Amino acid sequence: MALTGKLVSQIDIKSDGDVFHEIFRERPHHISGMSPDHIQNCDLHEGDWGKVGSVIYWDYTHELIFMIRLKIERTDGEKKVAKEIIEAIDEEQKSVTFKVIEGDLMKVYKTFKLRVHVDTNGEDNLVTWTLEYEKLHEDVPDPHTLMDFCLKVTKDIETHHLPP
Ligand SMILES: CC[C@@H](C)C[C@@H](CC)C(C)C
Repeated sequence: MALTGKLVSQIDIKSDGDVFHEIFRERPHHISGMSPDHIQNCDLHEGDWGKVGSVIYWDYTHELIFMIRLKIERTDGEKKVAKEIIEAIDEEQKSVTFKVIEGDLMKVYKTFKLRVHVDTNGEDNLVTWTLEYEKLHEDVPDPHTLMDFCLKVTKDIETHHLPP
């Protein structure tokens, strides 16, 4: 059973791909205003916004959905924190890579990276989320609920930028 894993999900957004990339690159602290149910806060702890090596700190709410005896259980959102280093920014590729260094994810994963990438083709803006991780032990689940979380935040950011 491999302890390392990788999840990739893609989602089309109708809002501007350059703006979407710029939010994750330069102003992740604006996301809480667009997706308040999921992201409550994002502070800059070290460095400058939009710079590789800067350290940001997220307060987020992540519901856990799990099955008990074939019944879907849904916890209300649990308050979670994540401290991340901006590991890479690729302006050409319009991608940003976040490496989690502290917080709830580090209780069950040895390493955890999130990469958000936007491909713009004409009107189409394809967002690709890549989650790469190493579990601390083998009964740690693959982070499907966190991937759903990233996709929900993506849709909230899209909605925020679409005409009312
Ligand atoms: C670690 C879970 C959240 C805080 C990740 C954020 C992107 C790196 C969120 C805005 C999807």
